[in-house]
Amino acid sequence: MPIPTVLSVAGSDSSGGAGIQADIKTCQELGVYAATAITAITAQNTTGVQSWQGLDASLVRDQIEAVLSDIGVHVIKTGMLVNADIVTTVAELANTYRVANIVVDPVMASTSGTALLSAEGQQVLVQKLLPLATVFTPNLPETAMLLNKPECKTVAEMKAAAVQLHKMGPKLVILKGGHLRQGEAIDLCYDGQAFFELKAKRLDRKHTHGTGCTFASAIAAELAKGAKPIEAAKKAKAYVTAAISEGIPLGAGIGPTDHAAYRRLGQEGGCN
Ligand SMILES: Nc1ncnc2c1ncn2[C@@H]1O[C@H](COP(=O)(O)OP(=O)(O)OP(=O)(O)O)[C@@H](O)[C@H]1O
Ligand SMILES: Cc1ncc(COP(=O)(O)O)c(N)n1
Repeated sequence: MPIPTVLSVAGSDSSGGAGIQADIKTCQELGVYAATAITAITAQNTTGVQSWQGLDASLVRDQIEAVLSDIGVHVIKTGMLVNADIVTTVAELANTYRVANIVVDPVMASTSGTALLSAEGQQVLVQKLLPLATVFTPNLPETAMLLNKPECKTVAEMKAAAVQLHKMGPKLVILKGGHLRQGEAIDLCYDGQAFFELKAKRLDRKHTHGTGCTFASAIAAELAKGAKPIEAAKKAKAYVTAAISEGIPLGAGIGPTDHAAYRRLGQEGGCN
């Protein structure tokens, strides 16, 4: 493969701020070629998800195989996976084609509360996909659901949760602290040996639609360029912080972030 490539397996967001659209924009901005396998079409905007339909797992399989058997990729990044059949398909093909790195963003629900992964899909994600993951990026509500525990409210609680999540098999857990709502925006990394905190100033911004997708695809893009997971995470944190700092006031609700902000502002727009 002459250039770094990422395959995003995710849902389409008609408003362009999250899902496949966020992933393509992020990869493009970071100098990485993005291929896609679409799992669902959502009709959504800045106020919420109006309706959506998942694609048949066989069509998702065909998309992934079309890409992996021809172009090949350095990294698979997953977002909305809809159900157990699609999760199983991704895990099987990642194994068959020996994909070097997998970034799993366990998209379970939209910010507005629409479920985007079935309960059975969540179980199969834990059983089949997490053991293959290089990086796993749950947010606090997703962590609470996966561990069947109340949502973490402190960094100490996040540390205990990260240890439990790591036992599910991913090499690096990054527990995102965007939902802590106070103090710095801290994402806690744990690789089974040590903790590392990605810190940025908490920005008082309304337009944060798709921040989780954007962060995970920036990690995937940096891995595709050859970065180690923790270095990829640091760069992705700077990228998403810049994107949030320049959030775009589109629509009546929670608008998208600016995927081009990091290129314009560089490290100054990000964190340290
Ligand atoms: N107000 C904020 N200021 C700075 N960084 C933030 C803010 N909100 C979220 N982040 C950062 O954005 C990234 C995504 O985190 P978050 O916890 O919001 O994920 P998420 O819930 O999956 O995202 P989404 O809003 O797309 O569902 C993390 O790096 C987080 O720290
Ligand atoms: C297709 C798709 N994938 C992921 C999200 C999560 O993003 P958010 O939590 O910002 O709504 C979404 N809304 N839509």
